[in-house]
Amino acid sequence: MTENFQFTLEKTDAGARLGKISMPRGEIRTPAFMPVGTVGTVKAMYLDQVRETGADIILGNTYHLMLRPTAERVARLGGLHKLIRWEHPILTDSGGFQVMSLSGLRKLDEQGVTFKSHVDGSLHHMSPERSIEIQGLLGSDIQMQLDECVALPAEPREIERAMEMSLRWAERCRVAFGDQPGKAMFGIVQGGDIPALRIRSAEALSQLDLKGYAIGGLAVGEPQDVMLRMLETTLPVLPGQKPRYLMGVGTPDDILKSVARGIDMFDCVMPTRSGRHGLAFTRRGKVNIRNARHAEDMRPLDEQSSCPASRDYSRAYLHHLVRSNEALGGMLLSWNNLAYYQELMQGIRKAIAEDRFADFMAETQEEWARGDL
Ligand SMILES: CNc1nc2cc3c(=O)[nH]c(N)nc3c(CCO)c2[nH]1
Repeated sequence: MTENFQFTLEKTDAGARLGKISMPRGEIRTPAFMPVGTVGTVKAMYLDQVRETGADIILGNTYHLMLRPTAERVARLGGLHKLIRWEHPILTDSGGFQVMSLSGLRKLDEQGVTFKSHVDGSLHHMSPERSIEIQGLLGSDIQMQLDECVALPAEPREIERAMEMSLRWAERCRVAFGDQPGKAMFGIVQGGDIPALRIRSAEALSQLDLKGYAIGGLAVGEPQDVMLRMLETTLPVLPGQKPRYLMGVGTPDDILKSVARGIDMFDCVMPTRSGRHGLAFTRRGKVNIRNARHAEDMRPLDEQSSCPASRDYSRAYLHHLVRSNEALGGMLLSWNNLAYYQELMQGIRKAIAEDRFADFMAETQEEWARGDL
């Protein structure tokens, strides 16, 4: 156990990195996938199961928790870890992205964002300082700066305005966060799909000597090759000894290609949200369990998996549950999908350790392409 936040870069294999973040609440093996636990729950999962799939850290959301049950109430109840019974690290997003995508945004200016709650229509204001205060009240281990993420495509001057303001907000968040040894505040690189703005953002954030750096403003509708090119532009400018977190990414293919370019941390609702809609991720690619071809298939999704949802339940039963809109269908597919994502991350980490990440990537993509037998 360390009382500090410590990132160790253990090994690289071409562009891929093997590392470990040590924090008071535990260690995070990187490259890491963080299941999204937006309102204090990874939807349709028990957190014991989430842990069992191999997750070292989960993500929470300032925006949702400030609206309900409110950060002050979570603090009165002993903090988020105690409330949800997850004693391992939690990373919280700062709320900016969720305000843009979920709330009735009323105003965005230098001071912060003013918005109407999507829960009850009440009016709220969030400044960089208030976002850090909320994340502190929640007891978050890794806190994100408040930023402005611009959806793509967007006008260059819009992208520049949002990037520059996010830099000023990063400075304000750093001051508000102060010095909390066992915790970390990450900056978020913005700059849209414009290389020069990405470089400017990454260089300026690097000057702040933060404990980690997120790549934001991506996975917002741009093609994969644009996302990957922004990584190739941005990552060389960031300090090599600090963790890099690609926000909101992604599919298994996105993850492989982003690891190859030097990303250490990922979060995405894909495995859980698509699981609730009947989509299964497996080592042989995606399986839409709603499809009639599964109706009498008594095979499990993956007989070699260590996850009960993948190994013990027939496709026929999963098909029936999903077609019947039964809660157990979404629960079992979410469990299968998170287990598959963690199995992929484990395979990535092992391949980097053994200097065979390029082969692992090619073999994995080939098996997906072969399709579900
Ligand atoms: C699904 N795609 C996605 N792109 C993102 C981009 C951002 C971003 O630029 N800033 C912040 N604070 N959060 C982001 C999040 C939520 C976390 O998953 C994103 N999620």
